[in-house]
Amino acid sequence: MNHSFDALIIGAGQAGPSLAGRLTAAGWTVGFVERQNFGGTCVNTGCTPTKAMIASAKAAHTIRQAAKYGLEPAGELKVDLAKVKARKDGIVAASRTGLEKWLRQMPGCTVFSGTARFLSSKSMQVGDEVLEAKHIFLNVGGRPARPALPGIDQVPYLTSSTILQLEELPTHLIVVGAGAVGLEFAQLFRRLGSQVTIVERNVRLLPHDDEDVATAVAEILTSEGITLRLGAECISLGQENGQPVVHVSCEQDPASSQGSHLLLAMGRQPNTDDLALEKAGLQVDKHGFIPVDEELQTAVAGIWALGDCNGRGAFTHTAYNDFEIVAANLLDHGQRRVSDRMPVSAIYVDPPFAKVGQTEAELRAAGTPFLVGKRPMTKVGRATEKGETQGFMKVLVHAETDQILGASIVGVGGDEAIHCIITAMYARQTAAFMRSNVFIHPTVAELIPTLFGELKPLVG
Ligand SMILES: Cc1cc2nc3c(=O)[nH]c(=O)nc-3n(C[C@H](O)[C@H](O)[C@H](O)COP(=O)(O)OP(=O)(O)OC[C@H]3O[C@@H](n4cnc5c(N)ncnc54)[C@H](O)[C@@H]3O)c2cc1C
Ligand SMILES: NC(=O)c1ccc[n+]([C@@H]2O[C@H](COP(=O)([O-])OP(=O)(O)OC[C@H]3O[C@@H](n4cnc5c(N)ncnc54)[C@H](O)[C@@H]3O)[C@@H](O)[C@H]2O)c1
Repeated sequence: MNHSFDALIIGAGQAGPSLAGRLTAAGWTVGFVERQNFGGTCVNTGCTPTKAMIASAKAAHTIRQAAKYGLEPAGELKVDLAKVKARKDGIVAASRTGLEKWLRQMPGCTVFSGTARFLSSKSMQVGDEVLEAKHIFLNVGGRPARPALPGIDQVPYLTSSTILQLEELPTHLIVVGAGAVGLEFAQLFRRLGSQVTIVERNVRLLPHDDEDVATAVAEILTSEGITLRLGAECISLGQENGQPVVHVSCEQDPASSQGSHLLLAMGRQPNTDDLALEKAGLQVDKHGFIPVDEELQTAVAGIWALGDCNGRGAFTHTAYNDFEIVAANLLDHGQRRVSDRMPVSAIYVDPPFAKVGQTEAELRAAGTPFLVGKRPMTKVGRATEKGETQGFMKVLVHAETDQILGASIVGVGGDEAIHCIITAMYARQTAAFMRSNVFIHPTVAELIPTLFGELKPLVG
């Protein structure tokens, strides 16, 4: 059966549903296609379930530290992963079903279930249905990459999606890949009670961030008993006695890691391979991303690509910002562009690592003269009161213009506190402006004006 709409939206991730809301409110008819779970990665297998489980892990960690707070634990802590999972599943289900209900009841929006594939640049097939529209918005996201590691076919392994289904704790979880996925799962399973080893090919954690950040995050993880095996230049997989083994060296490898479970956390790949893009005249780049311009339009007029599938962002906030750009430019006569947004992100190890703007290494490489303000969390009152003093706060400021260039916070509350710096940077404010602010006591953020008062040239 043929259906005609003003717009087709493919994928109920972080951009598509909100775009459907804006377009239908503006009087457009929308055909909406989702093949799996409403809410996509973030809601079902990404941000929401991981942060829910990280909350359980944090509670376990705090309980184990009861004595530090002058408390006597009532008994031995028992972790029931099935219950941790049930709590997480409840939070995820509420979000997913709420979104699906909203879309299915949205006036002007017709929801189709199935995989959408192009028939031409103006039409797509979903099962037996043919959907046509002048405007097509792809929000198809991605999935865990399956790296071509030697031995991968012989070893059962978990991905960031399947690990969320475990109901029994791994005795020893080996995590290959120390990106955000690897680090967050490593710490959360360690805190729930698993022995954890991280294997990573880079010689240090977080190679795109400053050395002091990588050191602080490594200290946080190792202080909790996580084993780091960095510089593993030749990773291959095997099995011994029915258990997964990760070899880390191409040479004779006496120090291979054997565990009860293996998580491969080595990046993601975009869901662009089964869209039949060629029928629309579209091509992907070498990573499988759909190239887009500053307004998220693809090479074919009338087709946009939003979120992780365009390679211009890899976060929920970047996917949502893609929606805002497209909606503003189409419906509000806006001129918003992808390059207007600053790089901002947080990795939810605990304490978290949040960042905005440029790093020291990037500024040095660009020859930008800059000053640094840095303060350990041991000198932040709120952190000492909470008994969470790992990490530091750091700001980078242009030595001549006083413009704020970047900041990193590894520390309790850093994921929230960083936003006062983000806002100041969007407002193109200076260190002098930050010093003039009065913040609330006692907070982690209250030390940020002080930090901007302690700027020094980088030593070394
Ligand atoms: C473990 C983990 C933790 C994360 N934590 C964070 C975090 O804390 N903060 C953060 O900002 N980001 C986080 N992310 C990243 C974040 O989840 C993604 O960047 C975000 O979900 C991308 O959204 P999207 O809209 O591009 O695509 P997705 O959310 O992936 O949605 C795409 C949707 O399209 C559907 N689809 C695909 N192809 C088709 C087709 N042909 N037809 C019909 N439907 C189709 C899919 O089923 C899916 O529902 C995390 C990711 C992971 C894996
Ligand atoms: N808090 C957050 O915002 C958050 C949390 C989780 C995931 N995410 C997003 O999800 C995406 C996927 O995360 P990820 O951690 O899987 O990917 P990633 O690309 O961030 O990290 C992958 C890691 O695996 C290593 N690796 C990759 N290929 C390898 C190989 N062949 N041999 C050895 N090591 C290899 C890399 O060196 C890297 O450290 C990212 O875009 C991330 O931003 C975000």
